[in-house]
Amino acid sequence: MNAPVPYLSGLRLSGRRVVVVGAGRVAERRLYRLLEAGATIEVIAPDATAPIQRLDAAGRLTWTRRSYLPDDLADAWYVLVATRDSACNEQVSAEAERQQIFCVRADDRDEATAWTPASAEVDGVQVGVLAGGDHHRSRRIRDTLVQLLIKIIGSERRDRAA
Ligand SMILES: C[C@@]1(CC(=O)O)c2cc3[nH]c(cc4nc(cc5[nH]c(cc(n2)[C@H]1CCC(=O)O)[C@@](C)(CC(=O)O)[C@@H]5CCC(=O)O)C(CC(=O)O)=C4CCC(=O)O)c(CCC(=O)O)c3CC(=O)O
Ligand SMILES: NC(=O)C1=CN([C@@H]2O[C@H](COP(=O)(O)OP(=O)(O)OC[C@H]3O[C@@H](n4cnc5c(N)ncnc54)[C@H](O)[C@@H]3O)[C@@H](O)[C@H]2O)C=CC1
Repeated sequence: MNAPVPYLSGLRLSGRRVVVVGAGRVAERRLYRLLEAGATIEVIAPDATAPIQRLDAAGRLTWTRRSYLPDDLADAWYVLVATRDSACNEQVSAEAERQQIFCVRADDRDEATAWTPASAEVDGVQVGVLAGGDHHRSRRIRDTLVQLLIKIIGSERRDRAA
């Protein structure tokens, strides 16, 4: 049998608690989509990028300024861990597994229970691309799909106007 593939889903996270451990470049990139989804986000990290600090100051998320502690995942629906401390990444993903919460682990695709697709939105239509962990390929294909979507949506509009 072929290796299992991830099950693509559209998580509706509005008002639901999402815990992000780590507040560096990778966490920041992923936060914007979580904010668009309306998630209630707690970011846990001793240091955060300036944009994450601004989101905290603006009340768009809560930044807890310390290292991860074992109780931090309580009541979360979704977890994302992206620190450079592999012991911490391991601890978070093990705890998420115990609590049956899907967890993106940025440093080890095989240990992750969820993967982040390369995604985009054009006029209310979303695309998400996974390429078996080959993020260069998923990004490239996403960019091509966006160009195609712009054309499709343009022709839908022309059809409606005709
Ligand atoms: C499995 C997955 C799980 C997950 O993390 O969700 C995963 C895993 C890993 N990525 C690594 C590295 C990098 N990934 C990127 C970029 C992206 N990575 C994304 C998704 C995914 N990455 C999931 C697979 C999805 C799929 O099937 O395609 C994208 C699509 C979405 C997003 O991140 O938003 C986004 C591009 C889209 C965009 O640009 O929009 C960059 C470039 C950069 O950061 O600038 C680098 C830097 C190095 C380089 O360039 O190669 C490492 C090694 C880490 C280490 O060395 O420790 C691992 C760990 C491993 O593979 O085991
Ligand atoms: N999956 C992906 O797409 C990618 C994954 N990576 C990997 O993701 C990880 C993070 O990379 P960057 O964001 O570039 O790192 P970074 O150094 O910019 O940020 C790391 C963050 O983790 C926090 N941190 C460190 N120890 C912590 C702890 N014990 N508890 C809570 N927070 C803690 C730091 O305060 C900081 O906010 C690395 O392992 C890197 O190799 C890197 C690029 C892309």
